[in-house]
Amino acid sequence: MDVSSKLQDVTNLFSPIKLKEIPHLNNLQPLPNPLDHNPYFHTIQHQGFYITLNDVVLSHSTRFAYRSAGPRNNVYFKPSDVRVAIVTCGGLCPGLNTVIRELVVGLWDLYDVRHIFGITAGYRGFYSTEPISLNPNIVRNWHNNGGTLLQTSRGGFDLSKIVDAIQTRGFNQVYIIGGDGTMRGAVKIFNEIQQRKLSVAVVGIPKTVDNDVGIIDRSFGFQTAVEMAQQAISAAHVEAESAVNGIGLVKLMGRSTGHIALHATLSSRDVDCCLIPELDFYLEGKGGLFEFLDQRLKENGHAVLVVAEGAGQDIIPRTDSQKEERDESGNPVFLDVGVWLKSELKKWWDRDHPGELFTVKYIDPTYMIRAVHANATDNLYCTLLAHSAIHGAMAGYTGFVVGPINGDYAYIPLEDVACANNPVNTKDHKWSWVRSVTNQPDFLRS
Ligand SMILES: Nc1ncnc2c1ncn2[C@@H]1O[C@H](COP(=O)(O)OP(=O)(O)O)[C@@H](O)[C@H]1O
Ligand SMILES: O=P(O)(O)OC[C@H]1O[C@](O)(COP(=O)(O)O)[C@@H](O)[C@@H]1O
Ligand SMILES: [Mg+2]
Repeated sequence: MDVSSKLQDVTNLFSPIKLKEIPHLNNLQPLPNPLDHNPYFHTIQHQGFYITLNDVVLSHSTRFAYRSAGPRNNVYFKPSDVRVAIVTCGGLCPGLNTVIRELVVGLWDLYDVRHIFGITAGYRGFYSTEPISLNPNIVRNWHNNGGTLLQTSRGGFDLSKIVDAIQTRGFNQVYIIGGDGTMRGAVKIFNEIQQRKLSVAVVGIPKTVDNDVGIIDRSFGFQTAVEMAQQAISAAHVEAESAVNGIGLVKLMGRSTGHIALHATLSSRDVDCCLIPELDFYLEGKGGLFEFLDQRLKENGHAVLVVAEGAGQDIIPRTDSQKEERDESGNPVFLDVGVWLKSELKKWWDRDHPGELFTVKYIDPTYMIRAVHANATDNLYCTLLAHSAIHGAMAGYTGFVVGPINGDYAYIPLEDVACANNPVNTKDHKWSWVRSVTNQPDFLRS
């Protein structure tokens, strides 16, 4: 590195960190925070309890500061005037019901909010079904259930119908729980609400089992999914080890990111090779997957292969119509990389090792890793997310997403989260760690 680029690096290190401000419903009047008189969550003589404008969270990755999440000195909504809508959109994720439960119980117990409604079946529910009234008694045990008891769906995003419904039903706090697609929709809803000059707080709570939402540390439910994936990997290992030249092949969720596959591989230690969408691989020839597996079978007699569902999509042959296929939200529909790999592995073995015993056991746990209730860590995370969201909305903030950054909860502009993705960084030490655990090659063609 030359002197000037070294200087540049040092300058970058000390360059002023800018604050990412989030919109505020300034036209509303400040009121004392009802938490002052809350018998349980009370704050009397607790100096420093309330978050002030000096409290920020620094992000190393974006090099921005964000407003700290938590209760403020003032609220900008009179509790009796608050009308809440809660909606869940997109695919399932462990912890959805916990977030809903904690929103309802938190709004009710902390801020005395009594008009809380669930929008059913995703964005389309705003205009196609009646909202359901929620209270702590109804949601009491929801955290013990997988999925979302409000139901969810893909597609059905009709901006004007959604905002019309928010307006006509008088909702003034809208909590939107969803992934990258949902957040892009939430930005449009927020902009339209601003355009119509409505005093409505729009709050995003990031959800995705794939962990593909950027800026935040990780998304809720992800750790539960990694834990569930262990059962599939362990079964694949047992099957592979008990066969002559046995291969256990496990496909895990991860549309555009390989976080689940990566973390499941690292925690399992039974995995010989992990394939993710962020890294190309090839099958035949020097340095290819078959050569690697051949070697591993010679050394160990078996091998376990974990593949993220979005991996290898460029090399699986497909028809033009398959290339165009999209789900209702516009996400590409993938071909089954596991089925394809299994068939290619068999062809390879029959060709190169005719007459020798060989077994591939393919395990695809699909929805089993996400259609479960959250584990303890994710449940706690969901609670903190919900409470942080409530405090932010009551404090008059809008157009924000709540999430942890370096472990501290922050309010991040909705728009920033909607356009930030979170691919696996294959240049950092975590991926090197995967390679050192599996000893797999980089699949770089020389
Ligand atoms: N660019 C977009 N603009 C508006 N709405 C969107 C956009 N992308 C997705 N949506 C809507 O967000 C919801 C969830 O999106 P989806 O991609 O299925 O799941 P996720 O939010 O979990 O990524 C769907 O109702 C979909 O129509
Ligand atoms: O529920 P569907 O429509 O079958 O979608 C399955 C997809 O959902 C995911 O769990 C991700 O969902 P989100 O984008 O909604 O977070 C992927 O891992 C998987 O490919
Ligand atoms: Mg998504």
